[in-house]
Amino acid sequence: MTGTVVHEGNDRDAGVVEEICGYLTEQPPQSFFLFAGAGSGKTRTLVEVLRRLTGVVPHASGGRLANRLRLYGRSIRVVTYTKNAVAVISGRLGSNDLVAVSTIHSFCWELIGGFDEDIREALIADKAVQLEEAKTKAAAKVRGISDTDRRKFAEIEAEIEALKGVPTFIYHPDKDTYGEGAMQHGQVLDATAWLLLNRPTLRTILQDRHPIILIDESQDTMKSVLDALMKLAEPRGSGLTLGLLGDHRQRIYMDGHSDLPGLVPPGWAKPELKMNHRSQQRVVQLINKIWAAKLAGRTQPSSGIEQHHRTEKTGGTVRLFIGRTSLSTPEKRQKEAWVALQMQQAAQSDAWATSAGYQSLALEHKLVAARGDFLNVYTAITLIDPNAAAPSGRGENTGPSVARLVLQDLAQLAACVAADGSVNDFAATEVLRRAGCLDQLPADADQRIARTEEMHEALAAFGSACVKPDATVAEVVAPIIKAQVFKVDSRLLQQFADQTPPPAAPIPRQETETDDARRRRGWCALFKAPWAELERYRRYLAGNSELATHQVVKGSEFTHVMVVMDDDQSGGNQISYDKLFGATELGKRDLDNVQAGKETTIDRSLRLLYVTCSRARETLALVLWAENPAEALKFARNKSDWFTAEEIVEIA
Ligand SMILES: Nc1ncnc2c1ncn2[C@@H]1O[C@H](COP(=O)(O)OP(=O)(O)OP(=O)(O)O)[C@@H](O)[C@H]1O
Repeated sequence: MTGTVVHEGNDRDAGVVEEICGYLTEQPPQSFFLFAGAGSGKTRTLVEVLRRLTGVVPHASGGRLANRLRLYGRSIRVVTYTKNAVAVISGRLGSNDLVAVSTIHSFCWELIGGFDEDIREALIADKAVQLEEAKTKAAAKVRGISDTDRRKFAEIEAEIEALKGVPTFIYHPDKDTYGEGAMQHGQVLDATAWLLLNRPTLRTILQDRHPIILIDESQDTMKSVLDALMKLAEPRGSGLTLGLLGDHRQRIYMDGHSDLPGLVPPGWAKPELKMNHRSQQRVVQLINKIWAAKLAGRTQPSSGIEQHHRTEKTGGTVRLFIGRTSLSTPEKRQKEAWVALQMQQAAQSDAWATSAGYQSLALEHKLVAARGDFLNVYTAITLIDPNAAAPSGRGENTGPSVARLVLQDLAQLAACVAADGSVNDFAATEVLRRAGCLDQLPADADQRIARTEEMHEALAAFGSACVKPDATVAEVVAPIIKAQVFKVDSRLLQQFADQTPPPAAPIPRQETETDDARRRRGWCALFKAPWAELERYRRYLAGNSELATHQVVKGSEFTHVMVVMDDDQSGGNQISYDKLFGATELGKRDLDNVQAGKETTIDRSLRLLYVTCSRARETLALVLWAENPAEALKFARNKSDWFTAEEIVEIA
């Protein structure tokens, strides 16, 4: 085609911004799906497109679009995965009233907040589906419907009844919401999807406010919302144009669609970013090979573009270390320190000489919890609320709202306690004042003094309990609850007052349990857990620990990375690096899934490996603790072309 400029080298992707501007300013505009691999500079591309479409950078058709948007009081909506990404994009764009950037949660709540009747209907419809599914599943059991199943049905029916009585729904995208009508994050997303599909008025409102919606990290965006928006964007000219940015190779949350590229309607444009600006050549080469690998048990297509490294980034060091998973945790830690030493020599980089010099990535939250010494608390919180127990990847998880007292309020109070257990009264009073605990002090002087005394005594007892070695969570919270120092969630109070022993855990794969029973086990475990674990758990939850899981590092980059792969301690069977490296056979479920063309352990593990490896700028150490090291070594040496012979090291 005449006039087409072919870019080479580092400028290979230079035409993509203009290409996307073209799709969005055509009449009618065209939706698109941007294949943007790891380190390809998605954010930069997005911002440059927005600057042209809103007249910040002079652009003929962009300027016309900006005028139209302004004339009708509309704006382009950008939906990002994290609050941090909102800040980055807004910061780079500067003040721009033609673009509204938000997380998907804010976006959804802006749309549906206040429409209480509609929300109620959506939530009830969702519960009705849940109930129907539970009944169908139970009816299909060989032994028929059990008592536990019936209790589960009753639980859902009670939830439906409760919803009918809620007058107003409340929600805050950035923090947990409490009390009657409080909605969970997932509920807001599901309700929005349902309403977009079932309420034409909402569709009209959306199209009228935001005729163009651009979604970053679309591979992990909740599929219900994505499906609803994709439906609204069809056919071309419907009034809504979508732009999906993302990398299906980096899909790690189950919320997203399993094969987004395969679902993109044929009429959509599919621009591509081919560069990897982040990593050295050797790392880019490795991730290309990993993605292209033809492996037994792989069902996901290897669709996607091979990436190019920047012309000046021709180095990089990669090593694969393989050892026995039967070693103890301390032995493994010791060997991992040895691995770092090998990396120091191989890469000639002293960054590997101290643990602060490189980022360690562990596979599972449970593994991190075991290594970080907060497994009891983590396990308990997982039972209380499986969806809120681990860092979210959005970097803003504060744990289940129901456990706020122990996870947040008491953390602040604990910071006022000295090593000898004495409490800094001034700092503690400030904590109580901020939390509103002093608002309700009696007006009567004598009563006021008595109440202050009571709180003071509770704080003193809390301080001494805090520093007692081996103190349990129950021992530390007892004086605080007794004196009602903080306003505490009624569910926590009820669980604390309940003296009955926890129900027995169900036998895996044979028994189910009700949510109530699971939560009760969680609370009992939490009250029994060591108080000292809580602080370590909180740090991890907030993303401030030097240990991170493979999942939460999505979007980040580090100069030196050590990826620790250890199925044995990971718990759960969603991921298996042993299977990926041929060290254990595929299970029956995997073979069935292969037959059915469904996602397998190999697919999930491959994507996770892709994400972790692509975080490294310069050097990358992969440590595989294998069940069968000999097989894993054979795979690495003979059956895959991922590593050269000198890059594969056996851990003796
Ligand atoms: N055009 C460019 N020229 C030079 N460096 C760039 C360019 N685009 C991005 N970079 C740099 O490359 C690195 C990766 O960019 P960025 O994190 O935006 O990629 P990404 O597409 O979001 O990656 P991922 O999906 O892996 O998180 C960053 O350090 C960024 O500063």
